[in-house]
Amino acid sequence: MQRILPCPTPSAPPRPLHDRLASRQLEQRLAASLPPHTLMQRAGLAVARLAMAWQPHAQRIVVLAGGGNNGGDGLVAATRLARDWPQRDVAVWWQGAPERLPDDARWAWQQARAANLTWLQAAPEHPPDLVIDALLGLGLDRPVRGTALAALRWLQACPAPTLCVDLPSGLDANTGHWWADAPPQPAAQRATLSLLTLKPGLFTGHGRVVAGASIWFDDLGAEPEPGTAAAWLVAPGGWPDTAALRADHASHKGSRGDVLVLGGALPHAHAGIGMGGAALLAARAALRAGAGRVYAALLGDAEQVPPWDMGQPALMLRSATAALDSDLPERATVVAGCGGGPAMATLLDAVLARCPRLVLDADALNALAQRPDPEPLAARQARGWWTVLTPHPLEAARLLRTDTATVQRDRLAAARTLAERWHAVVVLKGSGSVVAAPGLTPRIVASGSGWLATAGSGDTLAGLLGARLSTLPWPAPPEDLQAAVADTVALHGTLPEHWPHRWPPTASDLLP
Ligand SMILES: NC(=O)C1=CN([C@@H]2O[C@H](COP(=O)(O)OP(=O)(O)OC[C@H]3O[C@@H](n4cnc5c(N)ncnc54)[C@H](OP(=O)(O)O)[C@@H]3O)[C@@H](O)[C@H]2O)[C@@H](O)CC1
Ligand SMILES: Nc1ncnc2c1ncn2[C@@H]1O[C@H](COP(=O)(O)OP(=O)(O)O)[C@@H](O)[C@H]1O
Repeated sequence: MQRILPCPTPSAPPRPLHDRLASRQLEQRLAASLPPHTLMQRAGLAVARLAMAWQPHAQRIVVLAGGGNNGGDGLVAATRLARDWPQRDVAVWWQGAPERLPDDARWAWQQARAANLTWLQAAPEHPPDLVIDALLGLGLDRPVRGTALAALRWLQACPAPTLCVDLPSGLDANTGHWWADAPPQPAAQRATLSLLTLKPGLFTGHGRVVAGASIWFDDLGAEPEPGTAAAWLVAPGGWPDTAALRADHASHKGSRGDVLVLGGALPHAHAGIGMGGAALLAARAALRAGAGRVYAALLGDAEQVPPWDMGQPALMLRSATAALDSDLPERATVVAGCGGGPAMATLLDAVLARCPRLVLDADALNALAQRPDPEPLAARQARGWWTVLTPHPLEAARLLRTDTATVQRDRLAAARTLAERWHAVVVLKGSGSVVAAPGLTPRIVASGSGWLATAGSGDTLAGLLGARLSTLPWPAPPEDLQAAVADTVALHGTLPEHWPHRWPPTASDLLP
């Protein structure tokens, strides 16, 4: 058994995530090679052990078990707890029907009937010391109804520490969609033990909210075959290797990569509304992340451009017109769109045609969404040029001509479709950012938290991506580009953790 989150080894290689179908195929293959019920026995024992390791002082334990194999795992855990920790009071609230039990779960139920367990007919009157949630697992693929919904509501409201078996009940294994009409409640005192495989839904969509602060994994002895993963889980990254940077005595500012941030509409250019700060945030982030020279080109008249950035005088400011009159678009990694406003639409063609290394964010994405033809991006892909799109769910919905709810309903699918349609590496931002690239298995980034939900934190990410791409060896195979982007998103997700205060950071606090 291993702890996945909080991640004990930040530089660990990506882990495979398996969807419902692949998990079931693996389960069948493994079960066929073992004596009957071995897998469920292993699963239940793992649950019981983790429960006692996590909440060693829990005396009154309630196991909420459903009528499928997830409930079977819970029943085995209850049986083991009553047998191996006899001083505990273990009660089972079972939602199954004996005549409809699958084979493994029937065996588990028979064992449990013979054990020293209390059988509850309704929700316990008082919260126990520990709840084991084995109501619904991998099998859930439709809205929760009936008695299961009532039990799920109790579970969501129960203040007791809760250990979820395989998946939190109500969560879709493939997508992280929440299938119950009762809103999912975040809980610090919740943990999940994923069995056999790690599932994508634990790490994106509602997964991080409902799975709790710690996620554990027991493979039960399974070895998935290569090529069966629906996605890869990227561990939270660390700061780029600054020691190597220092040891590179032959480096100079020109060898550390140039970044041009193109955006930040000045009030004159955008109906009296200034958004220059977004471009400065991106540019400061690029500089702090190690880019050798960073230029911020703002949208508006040259005389409106401030002479310097007082917060970061090392930035070189200019107008967008001046930047486009130079060789910067060809030479630098270009981050376009942050705070750009509608004026970005007039620059998009030039940017797509001239910038070999390109990150499109915010208003550049909105401008892109207004044109149905992805041909310029296909041409970029054919030339081996890099295009990275960083939409949040609403921008993704505009690019896909759908709505935000549809994007969020299946974030992996949305990111994959965007990557294929727009011939680009796509970062679908939000909880469990998905990094998809044409023809490659997507990556899900496990870092990040609600502390990033603040205006400007996406601009910071765009700047970090600019810095990362400016030093990535050119040309790079698509796998390397996708990995570099995912690692940068993972690094961005860890930034709030370095903030020393109890109140959340603003976007400009994210970088020291
Ligand atoms: N076999 C083994 O060795 C291993 C099994 N493992 C374990 O098996 C789990 C998967 O088991 P599973 O396939 O039986 O699905 P599961 O999550 O229990 O759901 C089915 C039950 O839920 C019910 N139900 C479904 N939807 C519902 C709804 N919307 N609203 C209400 N009820 C609904 C459904 O009812 P029915 O459709 O029959 O009316 C049925 O009773 C997996 O998560 C892992 O824990 C692993 O540990 C590996 C080893
Ligand atoms: N709840 C959350 N969990 C993890 N990451 C989040 C969360 N909310 C926001 N983020 C991250 O913060 C950033 C916000 O980007 P965006 O919405 O574009 O902000 P802005 O446009 O204001 O800069 C993205 O990287 C996103 O993934």
